[in-house]
Amino acid sequence: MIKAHQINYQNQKVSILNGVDINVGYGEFLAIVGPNGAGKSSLLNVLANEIKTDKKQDIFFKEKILSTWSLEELARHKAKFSQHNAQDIPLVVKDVVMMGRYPYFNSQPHSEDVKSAEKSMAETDVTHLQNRDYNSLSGGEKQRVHLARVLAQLDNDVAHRLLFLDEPLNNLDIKHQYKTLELIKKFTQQNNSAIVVLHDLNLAARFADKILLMGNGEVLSYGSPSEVFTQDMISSAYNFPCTICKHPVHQDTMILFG
Ligand SMILES: Nc1ncnc2c1ncn2[C@@H]1O[C@H](COP(=O)(O)OP(=O)(O)OP(=O)(O)O)[C@@H](O)[C@H]1O
Repeated sequence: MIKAHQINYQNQKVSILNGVDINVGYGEFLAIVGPNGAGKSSLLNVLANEIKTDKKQDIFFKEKILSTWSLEELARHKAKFSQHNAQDIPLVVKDVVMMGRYPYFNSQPHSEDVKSAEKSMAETDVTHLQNRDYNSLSGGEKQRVHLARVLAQLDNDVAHRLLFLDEPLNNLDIKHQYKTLELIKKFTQQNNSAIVVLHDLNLAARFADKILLMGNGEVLSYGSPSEVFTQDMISSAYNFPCTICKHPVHQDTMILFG
């Protein structure tokens, strides 16, 4: 789906990404984890074509150089949920979700656009908020509205779509954290892919197929959750003690901190 070799990125002469390799296949759920300032959001922005790397480096999206895709076409193949969504949007919720359908209509939404928006609002549990002013919502409700917007954007018949999500669980209560990860998992089980920045390592272990652990702009480890989440690797990456065990119910790798 997306492949890049030796990504380097600097901002104002500060090195932010150093020699990052990445290869995400169709149907894969990749979680990017690591401490604050590790470069997770920067990597996501580079891969999503939102910031340019220093030299012209080839990032291949579906076997074609990412920078050669038309933006219009790309909007049907990939969507990004950002950590810093605009806080002040003078629209009602259903119109914010409809923004995800802008690549599909000119002045008036078609009935498919309305259906897509309704479907994604139901999936993210915001249907009951659809006529509310976006600005009046709580932090978690706003997050779910933006999730509905990106899901609506990718509601089409393109084979192999890619979702980028930067800390989608921020502000969400426990039920909505699980519901969101289940939605993303369902999306990847339909041969689409997702690259998700997560801080909760146990949720990453539960839902992701692969983990990319970053530190200081570099890849510290990459592999399945049980390969990456070792005591040495995690305690050294986070500079914090931890113990690795198995979840008593579903046997996934579990990390206890402290
Ligand atoms: N425009 C910029 N100018 C200077 N430094 C920057 C800029 N953007 C990012 N950085 C630095 O690059 C590093 C990586 O930032 P990034 O946001 O990618 O980290 P992150 O892993 O997503 O962190 P967090 O978990 O805190 O969200 C940080 O030290 C940050 O301060």
